Amino acid sequence: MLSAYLLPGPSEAYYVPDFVTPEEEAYLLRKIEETPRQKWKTLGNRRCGVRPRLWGEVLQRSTLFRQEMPSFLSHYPDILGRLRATKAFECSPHQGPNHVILNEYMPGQGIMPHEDGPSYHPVVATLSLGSHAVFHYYRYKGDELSDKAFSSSTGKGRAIDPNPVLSVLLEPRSVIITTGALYTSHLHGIEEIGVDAFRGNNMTPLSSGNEAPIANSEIVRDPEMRSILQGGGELKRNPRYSLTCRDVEKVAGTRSLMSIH
Ligand SMILES: O=C(O)CCC(=O)C(=O)O
Ligand SMILES: [Fe+2]
Repeated sequence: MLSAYLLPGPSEAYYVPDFVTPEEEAYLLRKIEETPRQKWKTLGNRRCGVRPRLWGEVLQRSTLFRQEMPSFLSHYPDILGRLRATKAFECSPHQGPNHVILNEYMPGQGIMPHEDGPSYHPVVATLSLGSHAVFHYYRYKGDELSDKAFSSSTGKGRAIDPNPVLSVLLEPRSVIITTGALYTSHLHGIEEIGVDAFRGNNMTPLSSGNEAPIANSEIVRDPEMRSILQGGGELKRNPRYSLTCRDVEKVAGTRSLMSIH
């Protein structure tokens, strides 16, 4: 099922537009708005003010906690069931995501290039709600000559090539699924800008001064976004909420598990 959504590039990434309907999106945004603010964390620099909220298996200072999945993830609109149905997590230890992180981005906020790391099975699915974003995948300098998977996650301190290997316009309600070497040996990030510009011919300018082609331009659904991609223009960002779903590989037996509420 996923193969229809495969993006061109050095490894497998899938872009699935309209993963939820506008009504489901409105419902999810309402539910997110209702989650108690004191449960949101403020993280420092790397996440640029993004305030993540976690559900599922959560590792904190070497202790594994379990936070029950809210019904908007596990029942209606059953985001986790729908993700399992894509078969993207078929080979993951629990055949589906057991960990979800909610990020909030105000216009002008982004997330610096980073790797998600080895605690997770190397498949990650992110649902975008409320706004579009331009999502870039980067490689480390020195990796230019090979697109193969690296032993990875020893990336700290290595210089990052500022020109992305793959750039994707994430429409609201879409899911992006990252697998393979894009997960294990690349980084991903969103630039800290309030407006995304397009130069026509599906090109977007980068803060590095270069420009990058939008790899999913052919399967972007929104007619207005398609015409801006093709003819040039701007897309103003709105507050964006993303649900990033992964499978934590090592889950302790229930005896050693603690619950947080
Ligand atoms: O919000 C996004 O789209 C990406 C989030 C992300 O990369 C992360 O939380 O690790
Ligand atoms: Fe990430």
